[in-house]
Amino acid sequence: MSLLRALADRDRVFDFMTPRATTVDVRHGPILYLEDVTVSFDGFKAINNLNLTIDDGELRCIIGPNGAGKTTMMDIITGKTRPTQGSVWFGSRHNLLNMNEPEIASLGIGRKFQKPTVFEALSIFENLELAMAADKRILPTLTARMSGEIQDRIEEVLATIGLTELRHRPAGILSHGQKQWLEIGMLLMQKPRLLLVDEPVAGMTEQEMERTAELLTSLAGKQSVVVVEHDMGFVRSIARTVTVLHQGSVLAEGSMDQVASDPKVVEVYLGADEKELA
Ligand SMILES: Nc1ncnc2c1ncn2[C@@H]1O[C@H](COP(=O)(O)OP(=O)(O)OP(=O)(O)O)[C@@H](O)[C@H]1O
Repeated sequence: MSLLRALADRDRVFDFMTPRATTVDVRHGPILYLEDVTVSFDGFKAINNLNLTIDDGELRCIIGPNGAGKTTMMDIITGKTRPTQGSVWFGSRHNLLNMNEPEIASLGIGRKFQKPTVFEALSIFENLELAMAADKRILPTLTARMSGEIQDRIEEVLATIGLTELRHRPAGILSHGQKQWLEIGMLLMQKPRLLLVDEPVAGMTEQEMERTAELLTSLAGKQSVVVVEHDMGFVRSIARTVTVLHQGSVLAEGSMDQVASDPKVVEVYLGADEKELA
């Protein structure tokens, strides 16, 4: 299957398939800023006066029991769900509430959903190439010769995600964990400023989880990374700052040890899984 055919056959528009050309102004503040955000579904407040600030280059973990509002929060940032009230800013220049999903993606906000969606019949290299091909400024060059710059970028991303050796193998042969890394790599091709990652280690082996922890921590600094995750052991292994959501608001924020010993946090986790925070 040719790259262009695969692009045309895709069954949904991926976030990475939009051009990036952004200047995000973080000189005077955070890269992401949510203030007093509320989302009501038929009167039920899934998000309730949520305030959240993510600094440029930060790696933040978001935890919270089922129904706390984690997915809805991600949906607000990416423009999928519109808040009933509040403000959401990307740097000091971009009011995300005035933008639609493709516009927000084109600012450099990439979202990794839980399930990997790579092109199994294509090689790992071609998957990364395709992620770049989504950029309409670059697409014409694919029909001619790939520029050295793109090749270099692909090699750089392959090294970051640890798949250099397998680059010419079809993505279909990869393990679940390796597919997740490839998809993160596809997002990285567009040099995002903020990556939103939903439950990255669900279904992974211990070894894959360790490698994912290394990958995500290596990305922080170069870009901001927000990870929603249920696996507390994993959160503990990567977290600098943890935000605990509960009933659509921030219940606690701090180091993993701080939030795990917070009586309010212990209380909301009791009844779910007492050992989860251990
Ligand atoms: N479109 C919708 N219509 C009505 N209620 C919704 C909708 N989307 C989410 N909710 C409700 O909002 C609350 C928050 O849901 P959300 O999926 O954001 O939580 P979550 O923290 O991601 O949970 P989980 O950990 O189970 O994925 C839940 O009570 C959910 O049932």
